[in-house]
Amino acid sequence: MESASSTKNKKITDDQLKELIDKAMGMREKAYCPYSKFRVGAALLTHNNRFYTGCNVENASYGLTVCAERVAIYSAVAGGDTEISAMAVCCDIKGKFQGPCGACRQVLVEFGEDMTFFCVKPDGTYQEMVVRDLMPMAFTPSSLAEAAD
Ligand SMILES: O=c1ccn([C@H]2C[C@H](O)[C@@H](CO)O2)c(=O)[nH]1
Ligand SMILES: [Zn+2]
Repeated sequence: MESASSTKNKKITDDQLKELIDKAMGMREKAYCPYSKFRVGAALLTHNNRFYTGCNVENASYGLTVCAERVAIYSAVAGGDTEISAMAVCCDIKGKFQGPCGACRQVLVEFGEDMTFFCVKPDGTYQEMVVRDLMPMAFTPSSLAEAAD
């Protein structure tokens, strides 16, 4: 199987962006976060125009927590879709925009360094980024091809 990040990104329409942001904001309500009380919702759009969503899921064994971003990505993969155009993430923040955690950045680059990433505030305002800029000098599938003999 070819790695997902070798495919070129696809631009999303204004209507799709609106839907993506609405879904991310809605998913925040589904967060299971009794420990941190920090709700995060994510939505992504695939090249074949399917949406997948996720929320953070915590656990009494804290380290087992999975972020909203990864839940959405793993759901897309399980649905047979690995070509992701864009992701929107909405979390409980009042102040400045917050980017995804390091673990999620690593998972994001696996599925496309040129994927568009929208950080969304609860009021619906957003900041647009590109995954490549979130993860400079990333270790990607192509890094494995650079392995020494
Ligand atoms: O990008 C992020 C950062 C944090 N969280 C979750 C993990 C945990 O449940 C809570 C606090 O870290 O927020 C996410 O879902 N995405
Ligand atoms: Zn994360």
